[in-house]
Amino acid sequence: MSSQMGVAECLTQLPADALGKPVLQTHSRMWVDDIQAECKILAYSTPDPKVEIIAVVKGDIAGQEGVPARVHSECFTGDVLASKRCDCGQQLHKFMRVMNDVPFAVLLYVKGQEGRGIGLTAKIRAYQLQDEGHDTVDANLKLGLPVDIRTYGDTLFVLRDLGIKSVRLYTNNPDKMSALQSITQEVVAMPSVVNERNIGYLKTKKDRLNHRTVLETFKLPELSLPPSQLRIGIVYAMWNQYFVDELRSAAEAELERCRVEVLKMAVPGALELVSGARITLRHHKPDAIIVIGVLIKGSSDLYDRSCNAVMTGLTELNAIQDTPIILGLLMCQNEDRASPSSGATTDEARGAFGSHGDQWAPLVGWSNLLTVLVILTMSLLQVLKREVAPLCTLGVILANFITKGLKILVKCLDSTGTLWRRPSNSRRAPEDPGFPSSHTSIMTFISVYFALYLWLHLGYPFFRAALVAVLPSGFMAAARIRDQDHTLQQTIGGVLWGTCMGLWWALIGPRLRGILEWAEPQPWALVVLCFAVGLPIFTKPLVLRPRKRP
Ligand SMILES: Nc1nc2c(ncn2[C@@H]2O[C@H](COP(=O)(O)OP(=O)(O)OP(=O)(O)O)[C@@H](O)[C@H]2O)c(=O)[nH]1
Repeated sequence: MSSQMGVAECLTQLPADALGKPVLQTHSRMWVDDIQAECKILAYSTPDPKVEIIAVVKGDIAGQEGVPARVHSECFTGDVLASKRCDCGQQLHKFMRVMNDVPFAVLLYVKGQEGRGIGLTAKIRAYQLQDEGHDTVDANLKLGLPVDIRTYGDTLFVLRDLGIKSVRLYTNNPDKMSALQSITQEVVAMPSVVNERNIGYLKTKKDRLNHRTVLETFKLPELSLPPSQLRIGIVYAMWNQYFVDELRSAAEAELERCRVEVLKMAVPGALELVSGARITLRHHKPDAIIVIGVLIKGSSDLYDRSCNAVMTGLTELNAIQDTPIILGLLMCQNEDRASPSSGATTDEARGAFGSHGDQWAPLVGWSNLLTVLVILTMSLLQVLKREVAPLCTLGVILANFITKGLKILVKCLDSTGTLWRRPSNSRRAPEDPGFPSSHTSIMTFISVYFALYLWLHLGYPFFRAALVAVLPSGFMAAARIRDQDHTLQQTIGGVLWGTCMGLWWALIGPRLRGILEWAEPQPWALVVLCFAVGLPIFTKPLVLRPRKRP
């Protein structure tokens, strides 16, 4: 909160209001999260020492017509404690969301009008009577108190003091409407969401206090477009991946059944679901987002905090923008609890890596490449003399770095993103450059390098050697397109770039360590090489993809 001037300077004695009452005003500025803006806060004292009017002003309202405005009476239980007994809290937050959407607006929060003016203690005593079966009107009367002692003359004065020409008044209260009639351009009703605790309160307002309360029961919104024209984003966490995958594939299957276009984005853990959802919203503008994550307590000390952080982040994101975010979060004590709901069993959940699976979690994004590297290195060791394999691996590492550099360069040069932007359905972050496909580049690099040695040094027939180059690169390129991680251009770029690097390393590499001697390869190892590299990549699931235990 930043105070822009000292209290003494801004405390001004204002002229008497229309009713001849002196009013004091003091102001400051502060950022209001729910309104997503820095607002001017003005505090007005009134002739009634109990009543203060706090004006929360967004934008420049002086001289404006039709300023969205709400006069809100203090309700500690509803506004602060979010009690569901009344609709005060929801009305307040609903109006703040209105303020969020418009360039200027004003909220007058009337302190001292607690319990329609009878005060908090009396209101809580009235609650006791309500619990015994009296409605809100009778409860006040039984306590010997008036039903409503609020007046709104001072709020009219404040609106005029703020220089507003006319307001769009958000209320259902007929007293507010008539008190502010002279400045009201239009009255906007505020539907109240009914729950089993506030139904009596809302009905009494409607039936006995003449409020124009509209009862709003929750119903699924009508779809404005046929499902085939909808785009739904799925943002999912890779932590507890086995369980998440079950949930995700079920959601995807259902959306596909409805022919809805699905945009997917993976994030490392549940905490990143919030930023993932925000990025998807910003870059892909979907019609709705489903966030999927599984948080398992196990022995984690951070479980409660993580759950809170994710829920708060997503709830806030939901509140500040119009695209619905549907929470597909599973929070459970242990794996067994996670499994029935997600359709997975505990034993399966341990996955291919048993209890060491968690160590692989950070490597998920690299699993494809690692699969290739491990299998290739092993095959090369079989085929070639042991000292050659490290040279090839060194080349792979070098080529990988060069390719990453090239990607960044292409991203800088191609400002429109035509070349480097990945397909919209890609699991990768939208800003992650995709040209050239590094998986394809590296795979082509290895196979070209290897094929050249077979042909040039070992005298293999050209076509047989070429097959060694073409097959794995082709498999990889096809898999990258199939997985929607790259476009056709990006994989073609990968093949061309990998070929260049393979040729270069075949010339340069041996010079680094002198001319290498090549052993006679074992023919079976060549066959294993081609199929072991190609098939796992092409046939889902990626066999070495880690499965995470909590
Ligand atoms: N006496 C009494 N007051 C209540 C009860 N529940 C809520 N209130 C008070 O009712 C008042 C509601 O005021 P507002 O939020 O301005 O709403 P409203 O007068 O219903 O008018 P609009 O919301 O503008 O339509 C607040 O002062 C609450 O403290 C209750 O059970 N008994």
